[in-house]
Amino acid sequence: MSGDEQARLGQLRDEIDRLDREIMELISKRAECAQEVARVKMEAHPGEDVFFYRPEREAQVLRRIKESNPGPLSGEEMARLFREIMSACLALEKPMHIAFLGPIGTFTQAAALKHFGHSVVSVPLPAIDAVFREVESGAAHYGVVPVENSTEGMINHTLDMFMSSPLKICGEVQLRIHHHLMVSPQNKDKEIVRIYSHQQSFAQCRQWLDTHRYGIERVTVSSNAEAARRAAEEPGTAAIAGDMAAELYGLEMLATSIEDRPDNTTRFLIIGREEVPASGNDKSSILVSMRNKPGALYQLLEPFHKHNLSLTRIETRPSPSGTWAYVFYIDFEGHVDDEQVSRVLSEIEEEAVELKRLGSYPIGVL
Ligand SMILES: O=C(O)C(=O)C[C@]1(C(=O)O)C=C[C@@H](O)C=C1
Repeated sequence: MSGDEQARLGQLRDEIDRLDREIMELISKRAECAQEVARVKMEAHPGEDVFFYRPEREAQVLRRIKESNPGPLSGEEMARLFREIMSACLALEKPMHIAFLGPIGTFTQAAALKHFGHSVVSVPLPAIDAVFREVESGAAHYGVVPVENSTEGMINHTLDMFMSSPLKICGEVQLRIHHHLMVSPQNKDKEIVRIYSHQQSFAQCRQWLDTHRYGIERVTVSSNAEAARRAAEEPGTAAIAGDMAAELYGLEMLATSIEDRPDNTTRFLIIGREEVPASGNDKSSILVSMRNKPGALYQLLEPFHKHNLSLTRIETRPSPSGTWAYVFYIDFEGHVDDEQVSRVLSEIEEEAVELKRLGSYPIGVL
């Protein structure tokens, strides 16, 4: 290294050290503010369940960061950093217990950490209904469950849970899903006779498998992480799973990003026990059961058209109450506190057998 380079680098590193000290002081001041916020919340609700996590406020903070970010870091990158700062601040107020569809190493855990940041206690549970029960009982503050995949469609089990659960949707988070074919290091040069994965992942990689691994036995297991665990233990096997599972079980990649569609994305819902106030850019979900008569679907959709509300999703599920009766699961833009939305909902209510409000929540920011 030349003397000139050394001198210049020395100056820049001194500047970075100074800035780091400033950043640290500012983050500490921010954390003290959050502690004070917690005191105010507790004083205002003595002896009550205090909701320290404020999804609408977090969405507003992250949106503002993305919009006002001066660069050179991207808005997404800056929001990700602030996501972690806020997560640490919230943990000072109250450590959040987040139940998710496990085991550890699944995409749902990655989604939970993307949404809440890494300062939460994440609790793996074996099934979607177990996640709902954990939150309903109060054992976990919030839950994270998958609801839809861009290649494979809706996750019906999650939709059906809302028919009987009192829980509310408090948020959504989308995750780009990259699947990899992976093996244990001992298996790297051996013949693979069996591939383990979750049924959804096999479906998302079908064409790739038919082209590149035709004829190899495909065995469906309960999760990608379970697939990775088996591949780590059983000679002659491989798994299709994501980065977290590969890291967790020390597997090596044979082929990366083997999903058939480059935009393969899964949407997850955050479920909780309370309703979320408007954040300024929200979405709502409802379940509606209509009388089984001609024009029922038209009657259901007409108020959305009349009041100019954008539907983002409509799904039909068989009703648990009878043969050939249906329940519609609908997502639309807006918050139940908006006047336009409350008009639409009361018009639907007049025609529907039942309307259940599943919640209004901020449109995913990250
Ligand atoms: O504004 C609040 O209510 C806070 O508790 C502060 C804060 C933050 O760090 O900005 C922390 C947790 C909440 O989920 C939202 C925001």
